[in-house]
Amino acid sequence: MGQHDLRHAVYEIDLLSPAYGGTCLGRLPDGRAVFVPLGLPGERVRVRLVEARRTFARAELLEVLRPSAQRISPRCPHFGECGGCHYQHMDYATQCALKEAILREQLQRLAGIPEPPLRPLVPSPNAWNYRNTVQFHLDGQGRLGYHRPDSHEVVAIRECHLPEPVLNQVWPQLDLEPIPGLERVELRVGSGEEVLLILESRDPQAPEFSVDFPLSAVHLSPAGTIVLAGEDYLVMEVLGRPFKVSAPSFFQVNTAQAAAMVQNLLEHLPLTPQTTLLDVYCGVGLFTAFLAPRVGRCLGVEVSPSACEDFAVNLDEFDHVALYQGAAEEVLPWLDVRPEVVVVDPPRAGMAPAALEALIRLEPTCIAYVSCDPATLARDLRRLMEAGYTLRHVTPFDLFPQTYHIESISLLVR
Ligand SMILES: C[S@@+](CC[C@H](N)C(=O)[O-])C[C@H]1O[C@@H](n2cnc3c(N)ncnc32)[C@H](O)[C@@H]1O
Repeated sequence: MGQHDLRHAVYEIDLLSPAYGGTCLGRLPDGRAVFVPLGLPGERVRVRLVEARRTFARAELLEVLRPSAQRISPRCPHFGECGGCHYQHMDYATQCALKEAILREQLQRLAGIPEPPLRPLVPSPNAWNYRNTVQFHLDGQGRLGYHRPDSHEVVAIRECHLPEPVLNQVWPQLDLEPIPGLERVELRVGSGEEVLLILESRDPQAPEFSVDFPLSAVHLSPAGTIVLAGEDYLVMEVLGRPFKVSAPSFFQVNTAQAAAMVQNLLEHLPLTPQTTLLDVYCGVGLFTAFLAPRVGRCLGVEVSPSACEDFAVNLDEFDHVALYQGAAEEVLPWLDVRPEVVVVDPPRAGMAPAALEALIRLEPTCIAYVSCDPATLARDLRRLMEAGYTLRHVTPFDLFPQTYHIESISLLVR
């Protein structure tokens, strides 16, 4: 059978184990791995191939022939058609168990750790309505929606169960002028329930909008940030501490779990008044703000100018904190400080090789690696262990219920 014929072939298979990316792994009759979304381990399913390669294939789920006992009805009518959620067909305990199993498998296979020192996953206090931020795209008719799975096509939505309740009050009322350059519409809610609307476009011209709700609004374009209403930032509170977060700055989307990660770092990092601490990819200073009071000297590294400005405000009370504005791969090779403890929290792609090698040359005694992607985490852990570090433990945190995303904190010592 040629590649073209194979692409549409239909099979009945058993799903064997969960895989990273929201799929389950099965085997085709010729032994090749096939990845199927919306299934559960142990299920017998009918699938149709959508992509056939020499060593593996991808398929779509046509029918569940023998359902798992863990299968439940999804809450959202858009589930399956919208690419935002991947796990609504299983209860929350099963989602957490799957994420632990996937993280273990990734560390075994990609980092070469036979028995990964995994701690129990820290579940999200809310499995629904936990997101303080929501990002929409517009469909051809200017309606708010999300991308279809593995596609840039936009599915207009009528409901979504992930944003915090205030955001769900606001977005259905939003009436936007669908100008062609408008790429993304983001809503964020601060700890005082204040709402910030962020319109991102390629054009300097801001779109018209109306909404029957008091909110701040900004327009981000290559020409810069324009405040359309109110303020250009929000205040997010974590463990009683306020953080200024400007429209272009990153902030953890699950505020309760951000607090859980801070507490994990406070519990496990060996910090003393003599310690020099380096917080790489520090954002607006979430981790730095809680760790700084325990150390003698503290340095942050962050590339986003907006996050750096927020960091300066959020850490203003500390005289022993300094910030390097630049990419980690450019700053770390030139750093003339010897930190004993380093926290890294890179984006999904993990650490750039130049940043990772420079970190190893700094020879810190302890590294906390905060990761939102098990595959790039495993790659970077492998290198750190080759360089003489021992992986003490890895704690998964569920920051993103209903989705396949897995956050974790790994602690390494020399
Ligand atoms: C996952 S966020 C973590 C932020 C912070 N630790 C927190 O928890 O809020 C990653 C941060 O790294 C920054 N970043 C991305 N690439 C970078 C690079 N090459 N060098 C330094 N910072 C970078 C982003 O702007 C973002 O603020």
